[in-house]
Amino acid sequence: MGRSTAQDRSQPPFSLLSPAFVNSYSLYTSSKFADDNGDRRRHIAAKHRSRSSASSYLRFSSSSIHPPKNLPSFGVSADRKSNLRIFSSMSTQAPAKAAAASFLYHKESGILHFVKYHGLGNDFILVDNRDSEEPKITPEQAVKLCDRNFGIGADGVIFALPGINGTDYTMRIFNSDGSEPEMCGNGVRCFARFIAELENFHGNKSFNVHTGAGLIVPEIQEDGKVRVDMGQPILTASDVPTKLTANKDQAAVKAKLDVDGLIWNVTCVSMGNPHCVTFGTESCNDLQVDELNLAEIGPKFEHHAMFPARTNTEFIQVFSPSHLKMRVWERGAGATLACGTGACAVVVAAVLEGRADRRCTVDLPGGPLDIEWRESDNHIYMTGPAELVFYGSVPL
Ligand SMILES: N[C@@H](CCC[C@H](N)C(=O)O)C(=O)O
Repeated sequence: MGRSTAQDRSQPPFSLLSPAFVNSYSLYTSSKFADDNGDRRRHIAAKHRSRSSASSYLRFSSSSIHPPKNLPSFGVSADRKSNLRIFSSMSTQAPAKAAAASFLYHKESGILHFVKYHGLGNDFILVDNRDSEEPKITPEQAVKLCDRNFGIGADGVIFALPGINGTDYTMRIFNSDGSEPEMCGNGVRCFARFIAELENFHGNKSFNVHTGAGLIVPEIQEDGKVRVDMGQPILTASDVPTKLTANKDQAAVKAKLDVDGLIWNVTCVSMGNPHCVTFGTESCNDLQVDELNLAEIGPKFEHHAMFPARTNTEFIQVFSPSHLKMRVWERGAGATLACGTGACAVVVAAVLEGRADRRCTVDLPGGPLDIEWRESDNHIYMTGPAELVFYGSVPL
């Protein structure tokens, strides 16, 4: 666990704060403690590479506000004369639900309040955007905030906006490269937990969420996991989109994709966002996914001429008809520890290729997801965790 120190912070936000603001807050630095995973490789150039990152953030000094239970923090507190004291702490208090929301309701210009969540290590900066139809930050700002060395560090930024067309909420997301995908499976589970935090919902709860992939319905279960109705997969090749020739009805199933002279068998599925799923090459049908050099081959799939909107790519090893292992190279984010839409696309591809049942456990580097492609309604249901990591604020 990489702790940050006061010296690590290259750009502390202190100078941006008025004395009155400092008087009523404590300043903390939080370590991005999920970053030490050596398995994680980023598409973004080496200068963006993950080791550990520190994000400065502000927390109410009021005793009614606490960071999440056991949230490690190392920080700086300011007394009334703005004398800074350095300390380290491990909080043992659970956050008060209402207090968490009030933290996010606080508004100062030039400061973005956020909550960091992850779904199986696929991590996101969640922004309360319910008071505006436009995201509070630009794609360029999202790129900076997602940077694991110079920013907060995340695979994307997710905005909770007002619902449209009769839905409860709208979810939008920027990838860490600033592009805007239609949908994010792990993100929508985090989104559901974020909404519950903001609205002080408890127990079982479901919402209708408008996304670029249409209506998505997450449901928070009693055990805290989130089950999501991810809607129907899109298989028509031109709609995925892929330029590969459709070979099964209108879909590209086990189609040949030439990547630098090596022929891969791929099945193309859209979950609102495009996915290319492969179980191996022409000559090797049983992938050992741990042996793949994702950073080398991932970008070749992502930017392949057969994928006009780029693509996410899932590399799959089959353990049994109900147990698959997956590594993913995400469009706009590189190698991530998990991809929810990807896991859904994988089960669809596995069923279409006759390799798996409609209900599977998909093991991702960050942990397992339960996926069901239900025959009765053609919908895909994804169940998995979403966890709060920390609360924070950054100067924009
Ligand atoms: N990690 C996400 C997918 C995020 C979007 C993706 N990078 C894209 O550009 O389509 C998930 O859990 O689904």
